[in-house]
Amino acid sequence: MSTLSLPCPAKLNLMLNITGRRSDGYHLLQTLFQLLDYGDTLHFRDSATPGIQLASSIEGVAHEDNLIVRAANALIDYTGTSRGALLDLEKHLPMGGGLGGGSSDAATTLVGLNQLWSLGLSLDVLARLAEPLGADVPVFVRGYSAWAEGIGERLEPVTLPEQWFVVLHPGPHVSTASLFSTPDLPRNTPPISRDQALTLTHNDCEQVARRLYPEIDDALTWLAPFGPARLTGTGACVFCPLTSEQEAANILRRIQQERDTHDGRRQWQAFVAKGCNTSPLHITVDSPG
Ligand SMILES: C[C@](O)(CO)[C@H](O)COP(=O)(O)OP(=O)(O)OC[C@H]1O[C@@H](n2ccc(N)nc2=O)[C@H](O)[C@@H]1O
Ligand SMILES: Nc1ncnc2c1ncn2[C@@H]1O[C@H](COP(=O)(O)OP(=O)(O)OP(=O)(O)O)[C@@H](O)[C@H]1O
Repeated sequence: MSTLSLPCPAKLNLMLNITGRRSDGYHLLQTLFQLLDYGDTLHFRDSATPGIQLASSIEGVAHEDNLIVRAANALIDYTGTSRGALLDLEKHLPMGGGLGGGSSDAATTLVGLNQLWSLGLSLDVLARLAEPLGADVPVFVRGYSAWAEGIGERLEPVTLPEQWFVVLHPGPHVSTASLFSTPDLPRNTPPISRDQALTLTHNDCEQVARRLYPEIDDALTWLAPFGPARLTGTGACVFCPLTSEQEAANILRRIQQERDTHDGRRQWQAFVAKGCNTSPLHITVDSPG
């Protein structure tokens, strides 16, 4: 019986511009996706029973809505395979955190089952299956840090400087759909070039997120003296890039102290991660072409 354990890395949006809106309501973005060496882990086991079983459910997410199940079903429908698998998710990434946790779980499901079941699908096919699952899924299937346009599906690989990041989750779960539906969100930022984006530290969702969630505002204000702190995606996580692991570890210690000294007022969770140009998933798996 074959088994496989694969990473589901997190992403950060190093910058995010909203340049317009499609007729279906989806927002047109320009963003720099930075993959991280930190995330969930997905364990796969071949099963004689056709279809997908999950070892555990996620609170508040129905089985058929779980992005892992939706990704597996997309693969089963496309190939007509009668193979089966039991999947066990080790969840580390916060939901509604702007780190793309659910999207990365879905991408690892596509890439992992392709290997477990020896389906031989190319990355192009897997990326096509990824698109309807969510705007953030294709970048995790492609497996490289990227400059993205469209709704996040038009991707070009980028080589980003080697950096460390402190990532701070201030507590709230932000619904991507509700943040994107806020009336006064800036939606007409003039498009920029990829090279301009490399030095930009701006996120068009940040002002609205700060106003709607005082915890996000508090976390960004606290982090700002350490470097160019900003929001990832639609939040709730905020982050700060650092040039050394030691600096990042020092800030992480300060965050833990803050949590302990504010009578539970600051429900902060945090981690330190290294930015990667290639996804830890694609380094681990026998990568399809
Ligand atoms: C904000 C980002 O995280 C930046 O990387 C992504 O654009 C969000 O990607 P995601 O979580 O995979 O989002 P999806 O699951 O595709 O969409 C959730 C909801 O957010 C809104 N949405 C999402 C992406 C986008 N470019 N425009 C939108 O308006 C839509 O209302 C959609 O129904
Ligand atoms: N396997 C899964 N893991 C996490 N969330 C899932 C999963 N399947 C479905 N969901 C749903 O997707 C929602 C968004 O979860 P996710 O962790 O991807 O948020 P996010 O990090 O804010 O995403 P993004 O940065 O892509 O906007 C959750 O609130 C949950 O309802």
